[in-house]
Amino acid sequence: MSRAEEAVIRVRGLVNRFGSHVVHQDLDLDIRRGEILGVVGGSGTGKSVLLRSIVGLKRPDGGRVEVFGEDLQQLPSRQRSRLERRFGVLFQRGALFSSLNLQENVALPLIEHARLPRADAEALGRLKLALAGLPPDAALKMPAELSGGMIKRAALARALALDPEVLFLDEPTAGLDPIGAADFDRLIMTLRDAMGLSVFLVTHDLDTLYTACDRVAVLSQRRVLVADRLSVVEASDDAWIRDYFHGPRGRAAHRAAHPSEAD
Ligand SMILES: Nc1ncnc2c1ncn2[C@@H]1O[C@H](COP(=O)(O)OP(=O)(O)OP(=O)(O)O)[C@@H](O)[C@H]1O
Repeated sequence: MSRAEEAVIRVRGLVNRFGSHVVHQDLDLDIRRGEILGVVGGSGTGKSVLLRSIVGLKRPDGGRVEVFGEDLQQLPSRQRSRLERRFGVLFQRGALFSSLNLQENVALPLIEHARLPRADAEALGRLKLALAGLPPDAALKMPAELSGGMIKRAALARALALDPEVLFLDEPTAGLDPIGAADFDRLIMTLRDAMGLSVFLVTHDLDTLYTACDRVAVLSQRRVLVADRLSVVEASDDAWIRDYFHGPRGRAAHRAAHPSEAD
């Protein structure tokens, strides 16, 4: 197996339920080193629950999540949080602290987890904000002063604060205009290349799938139906996949990604 195909995260036989509602049953999925893995599926198929159970925010009801070769559930809590610190997470609603300016928001994990002095943490915070594509004067702004796109970038800067190896993004381009969304996709690709990140990206955005993702995992019927390159996923005869990828929006995204192909 080449290093590129090595799994940094291996999910096996995962079960998640809420009361009698089974969200995942025997779900298997790998996240490979250095890839951008797109995760799609109808509303309520459990994309966010999957993300939460991988990053340790929801205890699975069965199965296992191996991170860098270690079974998360089997580790003592100190070792588990040390592993989880190698993750960066950007949640759907950005989740910045409204009473802190941007550099303070990004500095917080550096003060709490890396125990850096405040001045150093804020200086590093400014660097991370620049890495996420924000201008220098954004550092002292409050979240309420920012556009949706800037909020996403600031939240991304915070997710990158501790130099994660795996980045989890829950619908990062939701609510952005198409140009802002395309810029954000490019930023994720640049960061992946520059920092060697592996990326787990939940999205409904077909353009993101076509431009940014190396592989796409489709959640359906409580499990991962297929996880492969888009050309393979597109060829599936599953009804949801056909509707999603071969409907008008899917065809437009495909055409935009393959301009030389005739229809
Ligand atoms: N804390 C919770 N308590 C009870 N049910 C929950 C909880 N969290 C999620 N669920 C249920 O689990 C299912 C999967 O939710 P999840 O948010 O993962 O879906 P999703 O695929 O991310 O959906 P969307 O695309 O709409 O964001 C849904 O039916 C949801 O109602």
